[in-house]
Amino acid sequence: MSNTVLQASHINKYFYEPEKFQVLENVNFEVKKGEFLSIVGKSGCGKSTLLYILSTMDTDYEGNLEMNGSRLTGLSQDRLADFRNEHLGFVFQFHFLLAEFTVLQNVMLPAQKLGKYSTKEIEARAYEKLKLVNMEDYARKQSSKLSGGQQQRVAIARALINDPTIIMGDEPTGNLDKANSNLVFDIFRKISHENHQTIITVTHDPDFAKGGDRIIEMSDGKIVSGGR
Ligand SMILES: Nc1ncnc2c1ncn2[C@@H]1O[C@H](COP(=O)(O)OP(=O)(O)OP(=O)(O)O)[C@@H](O)[C@H]1O
Repeated sequence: MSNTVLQASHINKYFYEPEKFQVLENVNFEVKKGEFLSIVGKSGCGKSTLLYILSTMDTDYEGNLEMNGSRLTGLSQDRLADFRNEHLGFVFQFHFLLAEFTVLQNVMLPAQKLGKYSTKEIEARAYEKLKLVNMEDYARKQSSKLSGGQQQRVAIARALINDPTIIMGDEPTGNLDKANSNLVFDIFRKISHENHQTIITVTHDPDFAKGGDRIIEMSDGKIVSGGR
């Protein structure tokens, strides 16, 4: 049985401004359950564009995207939003925490949106995730009062609250110093190895990429190494 969780086949993507150009060319991509994968390549080669398609946020492409053998391409925006809430967690370079909310409230939000658990359950889950990123002592603090590295760890706890199948990161260590980057790396490593959650990150951080299971290198809209 295949343990591929996400597969993209023959992806082509065009931008039309200022003139038509092909940003992704026949990209074939697959990632396995529990795999920690990094996408690297020079600035402008199409990494974020590919991640955006893999995350189902961009539906304007040619090709086919499947999760566990079910087609995602062609689903309605509502179905895709449900899919993202249930199966995907996102960690960005900038954490996008709500500044006026406490750490706990921020982490609870995606689970409240999903509407699958009671508030009590959600709070227990939030504490569990905060513990995983070593931030449980800060639960009642206002998130704007934390350091950048602490905020990023809270953002990871928030991304994990619904136990997503895949965590997608766009430069998750881009704004952090070495010590905090290492902390974030260790959390990702633990999640992939112990919980068998899949990690897909776009990164410019060579140490982060090298520490994972596989590196996909892109150049000019194509995968040039690490694809299977
Ligand atoms: N909305 C858009 N409209 C037109 N062109 C775009 C748009 N978004 C990105 N591009 C162009 O597509 C190409 C790929 O961009 P993308 O952001 O995917 O690159 P990247 O590899 O992630 O770069 P970086 O490492 O700098 O983040 C670039 O030439 C960029 O200028």
